[in-house]
This record gives sequence, structure tokens and C-alpha cells, in this order.
Amino acid sequence: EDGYDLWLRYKPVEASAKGAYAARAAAIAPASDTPTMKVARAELERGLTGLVGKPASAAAGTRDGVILLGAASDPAVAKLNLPLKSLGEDGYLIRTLPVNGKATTVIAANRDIGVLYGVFRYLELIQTRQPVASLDLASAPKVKLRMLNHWDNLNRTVERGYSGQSIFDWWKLPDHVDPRMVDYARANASLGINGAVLNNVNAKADSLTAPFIDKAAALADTFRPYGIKVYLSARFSAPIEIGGLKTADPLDPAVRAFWKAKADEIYKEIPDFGGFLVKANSEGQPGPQDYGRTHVDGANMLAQAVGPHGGVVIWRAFVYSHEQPDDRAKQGYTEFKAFDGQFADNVVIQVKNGAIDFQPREPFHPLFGAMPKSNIGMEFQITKEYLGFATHLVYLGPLFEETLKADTMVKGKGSTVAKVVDGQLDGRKLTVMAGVANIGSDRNWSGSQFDQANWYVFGRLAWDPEADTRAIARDWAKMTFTNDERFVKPAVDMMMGSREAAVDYMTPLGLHHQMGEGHHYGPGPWVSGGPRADWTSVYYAKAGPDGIGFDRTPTGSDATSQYAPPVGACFADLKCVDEKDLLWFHHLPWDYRLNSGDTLWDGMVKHYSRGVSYVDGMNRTWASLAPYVDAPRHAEVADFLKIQRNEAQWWRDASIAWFQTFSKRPLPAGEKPPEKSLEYYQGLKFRFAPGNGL
Ligand SMILES: CO[C@H]1[C@H](O)[C@@H](O)[C@H](O)O[C@@H]1C(=O)O
Repeated sequence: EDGYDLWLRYKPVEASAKGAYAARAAAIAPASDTPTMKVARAELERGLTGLVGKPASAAAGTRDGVILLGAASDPAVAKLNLPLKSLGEDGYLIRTLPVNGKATTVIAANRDIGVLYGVFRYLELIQTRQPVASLDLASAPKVKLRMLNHWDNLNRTVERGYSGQSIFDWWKLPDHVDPRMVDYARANASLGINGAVLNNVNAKADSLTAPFIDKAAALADTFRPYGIKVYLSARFSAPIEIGGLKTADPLDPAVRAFWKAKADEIYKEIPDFGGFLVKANSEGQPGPQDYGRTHVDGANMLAQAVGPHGGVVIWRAFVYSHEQPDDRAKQGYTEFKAFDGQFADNVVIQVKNGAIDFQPREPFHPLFGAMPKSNIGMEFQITKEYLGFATHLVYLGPLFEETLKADTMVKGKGSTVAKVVDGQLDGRKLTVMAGVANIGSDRNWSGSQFDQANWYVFGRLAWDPEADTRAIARDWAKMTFTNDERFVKPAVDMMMGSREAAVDYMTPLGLHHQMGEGHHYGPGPWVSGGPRADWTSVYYAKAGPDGIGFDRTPTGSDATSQYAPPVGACFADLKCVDEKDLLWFHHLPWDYRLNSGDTLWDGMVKHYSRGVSYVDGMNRTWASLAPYVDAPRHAEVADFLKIQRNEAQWWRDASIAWFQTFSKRPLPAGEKPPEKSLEYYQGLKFRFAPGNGL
């Protein structure tokens, strides 16, 4: 066992339960022979063969136990008069009903792709040991574009990737498509993911040249039966680099003609191409502002090029200017809010979950809810750039859920981020949830066994942003390891607390961006200097003899005023703000009293220690779960947990040693001093890790 099969393992059901399942799933009857129906049928056959035994082929109504697969327009399904309308383009229905008096399970949808999604759901029911004898369930995704963003370079390195080389083998494409691409598509389709941006947002214009379009087309052909569209990141200056123009000014007719021709060229090869993802005027990337133009000018120009083909432009709001801002957290909102209502209908503004950058904890980004007349998409990071890479066990479900459940209050109570993202709040139809992928060519795909759960939970939340991430973790653990509750309960408990533990040992109480410079691995709270203040840790912690924290209240940067008044007022008010965000919004003296009665300093130290103890606990829990897990996967996880334990200690000790130089206070009773000196931690050469920018 090496984790290659992800959550699609299809291992045999226990003998005691097998018969009942096998009786219901004795045969498969696909109602058509389209490419998607073929893969739906093949997946069902593969799954059932592994789980309960190979199914036969038989038409519905000729015997009991037939599973009928079909779309609304297939005659075999049409005559059943099923209520499919409300399922939309991608939803499905699974229902047990008699056909000619024979017990039949029908998996039906408006389009074939819904049938494939239904097949994965049906298999999941068996994988998680749910009853299937009498089914009546329906599900439809709440978000239209459920996408992975790969930060994969054309040379197969992956920016912020910790799982080996890119899975996209541009050298061999288009002549050879690695079979792994099919497994990638299966895994995504099992979650309902329907889009993949193939290349890094820090894009090379080469990805838009004819040879690369051919390569992308080969991938698109492979993914198409699985309902996955390909997208490309577009470098804004491509008209100069590959178009022979002198400018990329979005109002220049030659530039507009370049993009139009480029779009036409792409759609000729890839008729269902999804569109462009663009990082413009951010971190040195080119953009419309280079020509005195705006985000609207840039995005709408591209939107016009792909629009006639049905394509979209996903324009990122992760921007920050070259001038030193007083507070980087304010920049996205400042640059975008005023453009609300001006972006073309096929433009989506893709906003990171928080206003800084994928930190272990951030308050939700103030743009959510602030642009009701625009399509606003969510960008989460699945790869754990700031969360210990692949060796720290951190289940991101609670992080994603915390943001999605956050209440923007823009239309009163209940105006959650989830309702902005799924379009409910403002009646938007073109909705996006994107996750920066953690996928690479490691056998286990994601760098570690447990990082597979982060891909999984992202996909499930993209389907339903209001889903419960503990329930999702349970499904994942059952499908990936075992249904034995003696495993599932402790493993899921361990996962659910793991993110808070990382917050505790890395950046407790609202601290943020204290990671080592550039690679973002390990503690570097002392990082200062360099080209930009907002790339340093000291800029964010603002530690001094007087205290610690970033004042974002009206007396400070006033970032709190970017939120709806009740939310902003709460963040700015020490009596209201949640302690988890305390130092994100406030600069406070070391003796400030926390809810626990501890001083801020004592409380900080205790949080760091609590994080370390949690990882101790995970080590113990995992050791006790050995009887339920195959040896190779158990050993890998155990090794990584040891690394995490040592590094949690490193985080605690280095952070305490550094901040103590300002607090000048002793550690609270019972707390061990850092194992080594501050100089030792500052002098450490970080562990080598790929993708870390070294
Ligand atoms: C792709 O670049 C990344 C960069 O590696 C990352 O450190 C930064 O936080 O975010 C950037 C972005 O999201 O554009």
C-alpha cells in the first residue's frame, strides 16, 4: 500500500455485509454509450468488482439488482418520469424503484456527467457501509466552477509544491499521455471537480504558443469524459513575448487583436477550453497598470476574447503594489472594491480566503460581500505553503470551514462567505471555488497520506460550501483506511484538532507570517530587512518592549473599516474580537489580560506549548492505530509525525526565545525554557525541501 489509489481503493467489503450489497448491485445497465457513460460504467464495474464482486450486464427490468445509468434524454430513463429538473447541469439522483417489478437502482441526471458523479456517490455509499437497499437521494453542486489551480511550471517544477514533480509531463505530451492522467481525472470527478488550471499563475507566455496548446489539448481530450475542462494561466505581457508587439496595453487595438486571435486558436484545438486565470500587477507580474490602465480594462479585454467561445476570465485579487503599503492586508480591497459592477459578465474575481496570504489562520477577506455586482470566487490553498509542507499533519477542513462560515453581515446576519461564494447572497450564477493543488508525481500524489484528505475536503466543499468538515473527514478516513470505528473515531478526532495545533505552535492568537523567509518553512520571527517590509516577519508581529500585534483598528491601519460596520466594529473592539484574531487586529501590551486570566505573554507561551503537546498526542494516537493500518502507510505517517513533533518544538522554542527578548518576562510556571539559544535558531539552515524557493 502506497496511497496511490487515494480514496478510491475499493477493497472487499466484510463477508458479513457483502451479500446484501451484491444483491443490489448485481448488474449494470448503461442507457447510452457516450464517452462519459462509458467511464461511468467502467468506474462502477471497477468499484463493484473490488467491493462486492464483478457485476453482470443486464437490461433494467430483466432481473433484480440492476443498476440503471442514464441521462434524462435516454429513453430508458425518460420513461421513468424522474424529478430531474431541479438537479441542474451537474446534479444527480439515485433512487431504488421497481422496473417491470424488478428491484432496480437508477442513477440518473440531466447530463451524463451527473451520472458519473452519481456513480462515485453510489460507490462511496458502499465504501462507507451505508445501506443501499432503498435509496432516494439527490445532490447538486452549489458552485458552478470547482477547480484546481496548479502552480506547475512548464519544466515540471511546482511552485509551493511538496509532492515531487508536476504530474503534467509536457515533454512527452501530446504524443504520450501518461495513464496517471486518467487516475487524476477519476479522483477529481469523484469529488465533482470540473476544472483544472494546468500552469502556474506566475506564468510563462510559452504556455500559450502552438506546441503547448497542442499539449494542453491532449490533456483536455483525456479529461473531457470526466467533465474536467482545462484552463491556462495567461501572462499579461504575452503579446510582447510571443506576439511580437511592443506593448501589452489592453486598450491597444493590436493587443486586443492578439488576444482575440489567441483565443480563437486555442478554441480551435480545445473547443471546450475553460478560459484564462490571470495574476496581474502582483509580485512583479505584468498587468494593465503598467500602461496606466485598470484591472477592469485588463480583465474585460480578455473576457471579450474568450466570451464568444463561452470562456471565462478568472482575475486574481491577490495584488499588492510596489510602493510600501502601510498595511498589505488592505490592498486587495482598496484596488478592487471601486470596480464593482464594471467587470464583464464572464469575469470572476478570485479572492484568497484571507487578506494576507494563506496563513494558518486569517480572518476572511473583506472583499467577500463587498462586491455584490461582480462574480467573486474563492481561492483556497490546498498545498501547505505556510503549514509545514507535506510532513506536518494538518487537516485543512476546519480552516476552510471557518472562512466559509464567517459572517460578512453585509446583508444582515447569515450573510456568510459560503453564501457569497455559492452566489446565493447576490443571486450570482457564475461562481467559482478554486484550490491551489497539492498534487505531484509522488506515489501518494499529495506528499503524505493525510494531505490527500486536503484535496478531498476541498473538492467536497466546492460541491457544497456549507458541508460539515468532520463528516467529510469521516468519509475520507473510511474510504482511505478502514471503516473500523476504532480507527475512524480517533483518527478523525486527531485530524479535526490538527489545524488549531499548527496555529498554536506557529502563530497563536492572531499572529501571522512568522515563517522563514522565502521558503516559508519553520520559524523566522526575526526576519527583517530585504527588499520589502511586507515580506518580513517583524512587519507583521510588530513586537517591541511595549507589546505585540498589528493595530488594524481605526487608531492603526484601519483595515477593520473594510468590513461591514458590525463586523469591523467587532474586530476593532477588544471586548468583541475573538481571541483567535487578537493580534491580527490589535497591538497589545505584554501584560494585557486574556480571557483565561493569563497575561498576553503567559498565554502566548501556553499556546505554543499546547501546540507541541497536541502533536505529542497525535504521535501516541497514531501509534495506537497500528493494528488498523497497513504497515507501509502506517510507517510513513509515523515518520512524518516525528518530524512534526520535533518541528513543533522548534517553532515553540524559537518563537519564545525571540519574543522574550522584547517581553523580558519569565516563562509561566511549569513551562520549560527553549532547548537552545536564540542564536542557534537564527543560525539554523533550514531542512531542504523542494518547492520552497531555495
Ligand atoms: C504563485 O505565487 C505565489 C507565491 O509563491 C506565494 O509565496 C505567495 O504567497 O502567493 C503567490 C500567489 O498566490 O500568487
